[in-house]
Amino acid sequence: MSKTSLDKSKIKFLLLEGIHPSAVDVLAAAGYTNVETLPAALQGEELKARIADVHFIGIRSRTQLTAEVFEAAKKLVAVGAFCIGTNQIDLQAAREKGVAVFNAPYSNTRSVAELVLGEAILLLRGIPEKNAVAHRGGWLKSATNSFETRGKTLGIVGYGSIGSQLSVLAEALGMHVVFYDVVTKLPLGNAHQVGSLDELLAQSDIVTLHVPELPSTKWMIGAKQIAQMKEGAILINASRGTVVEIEPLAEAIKSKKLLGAAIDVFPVEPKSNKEEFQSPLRGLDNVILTPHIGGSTMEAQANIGLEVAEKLVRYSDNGTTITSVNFPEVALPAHPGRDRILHIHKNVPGVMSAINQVFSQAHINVAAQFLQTDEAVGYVVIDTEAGGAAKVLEQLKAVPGTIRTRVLF
Ligand SMILES: NC(=O)C1=CN([C@@H]2O[C@H](COP(=O)(O)OP(=O)(O)OC[C@H]3O[C@@H](n4cnc5c(N)ncnc54)[C@H](O)[C@@H]3O)[C@@H](O)[C@H]2O)C=CC1
Ligand SMILES: O=C(O)C(=O)COP(=O)(O)O
Repeated sequence: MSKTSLDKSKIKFLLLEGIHPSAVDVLAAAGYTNVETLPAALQGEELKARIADVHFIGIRSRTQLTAEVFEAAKKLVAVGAFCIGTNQIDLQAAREKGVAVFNAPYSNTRSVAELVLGEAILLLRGIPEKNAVAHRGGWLKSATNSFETRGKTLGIVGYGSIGSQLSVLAEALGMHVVFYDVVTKLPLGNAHQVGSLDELLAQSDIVTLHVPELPSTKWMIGAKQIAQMKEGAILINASRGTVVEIEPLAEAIKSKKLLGAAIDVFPVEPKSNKEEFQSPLRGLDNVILTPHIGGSTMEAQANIGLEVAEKLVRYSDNGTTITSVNFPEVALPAHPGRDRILHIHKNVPGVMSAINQVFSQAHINVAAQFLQTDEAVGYVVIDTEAGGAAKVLEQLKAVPGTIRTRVLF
């Protein structure tokens, strides 16, 4: 187990939103035992108060880490997003504060793809409606509007990790797959990339959305796009709640323009399981409503816990930022018997020369140095002769442009 200059028992972790215990196990195995876990998200003043004295915070999709929250997070070193999406985090504000953010870009991909495929099968058969009617004592034995998936066209918007995995699964059922993406993507199997969203909407029996929350995806599907879909088509959204306008969707279901929908994410989602879920889609029998559980399987959550906790441990133990979503990526191999200093600074001319001057004037040998920059921030890991780091820490803090610096070990 590696050592850090700050006693590991003093390094505080706060894990919110019921993050899987596998994360706590990874942290404990690495010597980090000061870990508090909470089952729900925090918000507002409570979040600001709780984040003020933690070094690492773990969240999922519900906790909003805004610039204001980062302002309050005086000791924060890194954020672990124990999920795929990072739209709930102001990544730029984090970077400017010297806070690295890590996520789990693949661990729940399969869970989402399976859910969507299952929903497509059920909706094509009108099962949600038949099930709801039976629960009320009715009996809807009929083949009307009931279809096989075989031969139907699945339109995937966003052919990334989830979209492309879904494509393979859907083809195994004999579906035709078309997809639309802003980037030209290598199609898997016999899938075919179309040139515009309009083209996809016009061809697809089922449209499913797998784009991130971005300005370009906001309200991507509204009344106009729904009107372009085939009569009796199906819409599935397990991406983000801001991608689909709910009112026109509800209208389209009521008018039978669309035969069904499955919606997992909403413009406004309850903050906890205790809050009431409100939506114009409630009460529409052939709409599957799920509480943002696309990635919520035991397998995915356990894997996410391991993956993100390991990234936090690597950053805390040796400064590695590989796979960070907002930070220059640096990994320097361990140098036994050396000190290690991390220096995060504004990416402006003169900082590195000032840092190196500090070492040369103090007659301290630099054993290794790894710098990476992006347009705003530079991150350098420096190994020095044993005992050297502590001697220059205050001078390094005074280098103009410094965001934060610390002796790791
Ligand atoms: N419901 C749930 O529980 C979950 C939801 N998600 C959501 O699903 C999203 C997608 O996940 P991944 O497939 O892993 O992401 P990804 O980043 O691998 O793929 C996203 C794809 O969308 C494309 N794209 C971006 N903007 C676009 C636009 N305007 N039009 C068309 N295509 C566009 C990208 O080029 C990329 O190919 C995540 O960002 C997250 O918000 C992810 C996991 C679980
Ligand atoms: O991975 C994602 O982006 C998700 O939307 C899943 O979010 P969750 O961890 O279930 O709150």
